[in-house]
Amino acid sequence: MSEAVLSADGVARAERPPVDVAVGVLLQRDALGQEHAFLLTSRPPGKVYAGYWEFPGGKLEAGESVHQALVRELQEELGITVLASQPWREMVMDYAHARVRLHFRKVHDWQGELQMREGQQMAWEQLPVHSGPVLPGTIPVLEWLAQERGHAGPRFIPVDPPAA
Ligand SMILES: Nc1nc2c([nH]c(=O)n2[C@@H]2O[C@H](COP(=O)(O)OP(=O)(O)OP(=O)(O)O)[C@@H](O)[C@H]2O)c(=O)[nH]1
Repeated sequence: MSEAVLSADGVARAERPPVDVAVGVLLQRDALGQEHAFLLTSRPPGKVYAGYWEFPGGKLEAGESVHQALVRELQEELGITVLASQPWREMVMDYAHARVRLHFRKVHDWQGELQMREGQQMAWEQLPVHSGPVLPGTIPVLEWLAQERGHAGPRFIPVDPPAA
């Protein structure tokens, strides 16, 4: 059975092999131990969708597991050491620039202070997300978080795209 593919822009394109991407959902817990704020970062200047907000991560390199790629990417981008990550959701997203298979992993345990090493911005967010605009591939994740949390309101506050 072929896997479901979400389109980022509503354009139907010929099938392409997806590129695997490791994505970390870093979570803080509240006083009762419940998952609370989650980390969003803006895409760095010079990258496709620069200035859009996403969960940190990046493409797998040859021979890497998703966890290994996540550890490497979050060290490179944020200067932290991920100590453990749990597989959560997967989704294929089709963009004009690429088709990607996003492997989302929850991260509760890391070491080090967050540093924005690629000129990006960061925000600890809750629903509805105020940073924006959010990347198309981020919207389903906010939906899953809303479902897990029983959040009924808007998932994010719409923000105009950055000037080109
Ligand atoms: N990091 C990240 N990428 C995402 C998310 N959602 C989503 O659709 N993507 C897509 O997944 C791909 C990730 O590639 P990237 O450019 O961030 O990865 P990278 O750091 O390895 O890039 P590089 O090739 O410039 O080194 C992009 O096409 C991006 O649009 C997300 O939440 N986080």
